Amino acid sequence: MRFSLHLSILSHHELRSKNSRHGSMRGEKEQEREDEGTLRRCPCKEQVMNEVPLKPKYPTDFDTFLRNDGLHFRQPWVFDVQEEVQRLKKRMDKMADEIAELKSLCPVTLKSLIPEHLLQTVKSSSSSVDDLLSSSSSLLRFLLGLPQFHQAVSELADPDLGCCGKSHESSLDLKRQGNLCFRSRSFDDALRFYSKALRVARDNTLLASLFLNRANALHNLGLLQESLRDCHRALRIDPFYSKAWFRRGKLNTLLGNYKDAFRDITVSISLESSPAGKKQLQNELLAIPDFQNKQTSENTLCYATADLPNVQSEVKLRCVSTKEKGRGMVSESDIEQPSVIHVEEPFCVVISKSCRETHCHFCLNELPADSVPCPSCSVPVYCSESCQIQSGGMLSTNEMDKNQSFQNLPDDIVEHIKGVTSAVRYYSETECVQEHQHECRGANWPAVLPSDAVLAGRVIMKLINQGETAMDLSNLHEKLDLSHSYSKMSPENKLELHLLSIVLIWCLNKSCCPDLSVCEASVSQTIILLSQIKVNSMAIVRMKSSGVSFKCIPAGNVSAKEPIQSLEQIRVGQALYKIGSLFNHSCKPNIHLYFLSRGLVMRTTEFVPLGCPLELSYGPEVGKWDCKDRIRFLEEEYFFHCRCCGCSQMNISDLVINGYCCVNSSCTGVVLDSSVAACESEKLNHFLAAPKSLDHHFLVSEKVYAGVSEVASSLLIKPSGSLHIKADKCLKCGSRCEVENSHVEVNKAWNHLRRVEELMNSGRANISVLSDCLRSIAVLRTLLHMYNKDIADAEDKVAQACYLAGEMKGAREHCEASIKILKRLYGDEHVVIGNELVKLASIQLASGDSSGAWETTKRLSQIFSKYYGSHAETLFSYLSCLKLEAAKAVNL
Ligand SMILES: C[S@@+](CC[C@H](N)C(=O)[O-])C[C@H]1O[C@@H](n2cnc3c(N)ncnc32)[C@H](O)[C@@H]1O
Repeated sequence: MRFSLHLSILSHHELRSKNSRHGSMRGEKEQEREDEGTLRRCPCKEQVMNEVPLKPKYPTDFDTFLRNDGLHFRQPWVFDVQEEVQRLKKRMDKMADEIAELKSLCPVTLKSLIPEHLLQTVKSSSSSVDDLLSSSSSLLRFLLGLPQFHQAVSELADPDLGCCGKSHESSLDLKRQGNLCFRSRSFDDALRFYSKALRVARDNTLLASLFLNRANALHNLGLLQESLRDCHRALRIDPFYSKAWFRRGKLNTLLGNYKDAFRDITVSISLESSPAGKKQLQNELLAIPDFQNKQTSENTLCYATADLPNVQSEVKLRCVSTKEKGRGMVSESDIEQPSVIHVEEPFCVVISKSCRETHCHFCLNELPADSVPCPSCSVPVYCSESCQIQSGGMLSTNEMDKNQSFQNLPDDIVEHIKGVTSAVRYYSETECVQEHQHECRGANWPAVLPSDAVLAGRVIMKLINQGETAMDLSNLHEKLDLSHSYSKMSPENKLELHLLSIVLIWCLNKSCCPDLSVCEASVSQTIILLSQIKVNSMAIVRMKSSGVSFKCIPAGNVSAKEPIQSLEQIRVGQALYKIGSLFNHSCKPNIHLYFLSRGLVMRTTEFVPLGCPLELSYGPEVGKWDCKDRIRFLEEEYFFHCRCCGCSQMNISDLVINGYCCVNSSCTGVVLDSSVAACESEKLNHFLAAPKSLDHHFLVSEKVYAGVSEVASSLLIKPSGSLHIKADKCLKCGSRCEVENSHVEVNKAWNHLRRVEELMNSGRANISVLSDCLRSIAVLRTLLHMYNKDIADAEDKVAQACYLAGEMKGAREHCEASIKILKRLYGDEHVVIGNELVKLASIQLASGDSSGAWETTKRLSQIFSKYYGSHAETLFSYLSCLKLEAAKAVNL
């Protein structure tokens, strides 16, 4: 599909620029009043203001200023700012109320209006075509006759009530506040206000000045590339913006792009009207060193994104049909090394609601300081023009005839102007997806409906735009060919999907696609689509490291304020991958997936022989939870009973992860509570009842013995050959143990540990609380099995407390104790162990154990490269930092 170029005519702004070009001082003065960072008439003087630090007469930290009662700062604008902030706050509160009201109308209220017989029809519907058509038709007919339904959905689809429209007044308000902060040299706050103003600004004049103001704030914050990109944006909208050319010239000089700097300032001189200003600019030009020998670096305009890797040619996959899991992927050859087996761009993506302000709405990477807004609505923000076009298909620009406008300048300068101000190249280098365009009409529904529904809306509109589906969506499910579990869903879920489908189809019809039929066919197909999204969509995640310091902290120093370096997973979006959806789940997966921008990468993590299923984890894994918890999770979230090897064969991790220790202190056996015992017993019986093609007693004992001889494994096999798993009895020596009593004591110990955690979080950890921690750990160790995961978690908390109290030896020992248990549960090479080693390495560095840190870093790098290959350092920026610090410490 071709995208449309958004060409705009600069009416008012063009006039101002022309005035300035022909030397009208009036035009310049008007801009002075409006633009911060371009406060001085001559652009050269602006630099003087920026570079000579002003002694502030009032607090430069905007937050402190806002907290102040204002009595000491009687400049008139102080009260202006407070008023503005209050006004804005009120407006935002009102918006939040409106959204809450809309949410409450839809669909909770609607539910209560549906008569009982209709509720029953919907809740008992199966996924057969006739059944769904009939339930959809009845519900649709009922809702269409209901005034409350019309009220709710019309508010969702009405652009005039939208919370995402542009507002010139708000933009001016925000700009003014940005200017105040800029003047008080609070550049961070100025940056924030300008970015907010850009999101709601509608007209090009304002946009260009906001981009330049933000460029000035970024320049002052030392973010030169970002500042350069903003100058470029201002110039793309207004090629006659003398100050933007000047700022670009300054930045290019600083960045060593002297040739560009020379040309930029030359253009700026040609646009400058006053002789004094021209003279100063000419001096600037002369000050550019050696400009003829240096070239421009155009790639500074692009925001770096990682390309998807290639799959090795020898890797061949096949989709097969399986008895228990439906379709699934298998390997068609031996895959010897951990390697990339599949990469894929998503069919559709939607950003997580919690990341709307922090991540690019297209590629889902963290936003840079110079994020760009959608030109038509105030919701999405992008990291670059390329993402903006791919998502919305538009760019704010001005493709005027520059040959005509700059005819007095030499050809190479005109070419330079064209190069800088043209938007064409962004379009040519970008494949257009336009997944946001249909939401871009100022309507509320994408903000109010859950992510599943917004994703479904994107799928429907993509297929319609590609001409792949009819307007009644009758062939929708064939197009995607994904599995679903509608029939297994709870009655409540079925009702929810019906309501959501009707609301979504209605909103799409009213807000962007009037040809889409609101009928039983489209509704029933959307119900199936939503059920497919439930079991096939993937959460796109990013790993984030918390804690940044690798400083040495002297023993006993209680001033370590930052937590230990550790990793946290953030869910940044939700996506559908058509091939990726064919991979089944295993709690003992042999493939690992991660994301580069929106792209999916799958790697094997072990040798995979020909014909072997390739399976990933949908979340639960052996080592993370016990078998019953994994099974419950998968049934609740994905509506299937797991048939993977991790859930059908005995394994040590499932026996000990929640196990208690034997009352007999010389016995290393494990005692299970009734729920774990029931699940493990069923697993065992299932296994024993299986056809005896192999010596499965041998298999059981081998699995159970494997690597953990001290666990009660041997006693699972009685001399007679019968196997028993009973609750409250040691599996090794048969001693009875009151698990219920132990459970009470364990809870008390955890309450202590939680209190310590609270103290830690409030920065009050000290050496005396550590003894409390140690007592709690001792209780856990006497009651729980030595490989119970609770002990690992408690050890981890104690390590953190020791670290914050400056007790580095303790921190290291407890961290190691935690890792030792996790290795038993997950296996030595699991990525979770890599994550834990990050903590250990940072403790070792902080305590000055450089050779230990170096060894740990080597170990964790090996694990990460198995899971992430060469992308490990791209995905975990701290990894190279950690390696560098560790290498420095051992003088490598
Ligand atoms: C993302 S799809 C995987 C592909 C699917 N098997 C198909 O035929 O299209 C997820 C569905 O596959 C099935 N599935 C995946 N892993 C399974 C497992 N370990 N045990 C049983 N069923 C499984 C379930 O029906 C689940 O809802």
